[in-house]
Amino acid sequence: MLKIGITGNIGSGKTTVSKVFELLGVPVFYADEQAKNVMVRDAELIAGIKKAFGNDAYFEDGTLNRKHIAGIVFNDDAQLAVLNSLVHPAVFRAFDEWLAVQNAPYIMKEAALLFESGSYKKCDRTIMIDAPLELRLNRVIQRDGIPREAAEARNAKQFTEEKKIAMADDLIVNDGQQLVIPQVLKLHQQYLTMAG
Ligand SMILES: CC(C)(COP(=O)(O)OP(=O)(O)OC[C@H]1O[C@@H](n2cnc3c(N)ncnc32)[C@H](O)[C@@H]1O)[C@@H](O)C(=O)NCCC(=O)NCCS
Ligand SMILES: Nc1ncnc2c1ncn2[C@@H]1O[C@H](COP(=O)(O)OP(=O)(O)OP(=O)(O)O)[C@@H](O)[C@H]1O
Repeated sequence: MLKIGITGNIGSGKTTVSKVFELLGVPVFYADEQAKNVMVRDAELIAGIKKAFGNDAYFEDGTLNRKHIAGIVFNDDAQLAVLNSLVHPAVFRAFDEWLAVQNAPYIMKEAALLFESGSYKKCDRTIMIDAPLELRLNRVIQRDGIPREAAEARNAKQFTEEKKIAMADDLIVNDGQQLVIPQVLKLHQQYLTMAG
């Protein structure tokens, strides 16, 4: 089964574009969403997060205190590295389990940190979603109601767009000008042909 990794920096439209592939029948693993899942389900991981970020990392009902953790890690590279080293292996395991039960010509893995985490190495091809910084920041500010500085801080923790474009095999431009669906259809045909 062909494995396609799809990524893009914050607010690029990874999730939106991946939903279009899903409409075409392509199974999509959403790594960012799965990270949220394992962080409230995996007992060993929960213990590790509490040890690293304090009991305040979780509310009393067991839900994740995202603001608390975000406030720490996006202002401290060493703490972000700790969080990544705890969460990413658990997400990789969840992906392997998911992959084992898929049955389709090709599947996709949607991940913000596809290149940073090294998980692109397990993909046959990769797609980068590109959009201008201002547009990406505005999308995130609107979607999440966060201050511009918070969106900028996260963006700064990711590889640059230029670097990711150079690393990716394929490109989708989601700049609000070029139509996205024709770009998706073209790649979909290409991947179906590759998958045989
Ligand atoms: C810090 C947390 C709790 C903040 O939660 P919040 O709901 O505010 O953000 P959410 O998870 O929806 O992420 C939104 C966007 O922030 C950026 N982002 C998230 N985690 C990271 C990270 N570790 N490094 C750089 N950017 C990140 C991405 O662009 C992502 O798409 C959460 O992002 C988290 O647990 N991150 C660590 C796990 C992870 O690396 N997830 C992303 C890839 S698997
Ligand atoms: N082509 C588009 N036209 C209009 N709105 C869009 C378009 N693409 C994305 N958006 C909007 O921009 C916001 C960010 O998109 P999306 O959540 O898909 O990005 P993402 O790359 O997954 O973001 P993040 O890295 O923060 O998880 C969403 O509110 C989405 O609806």
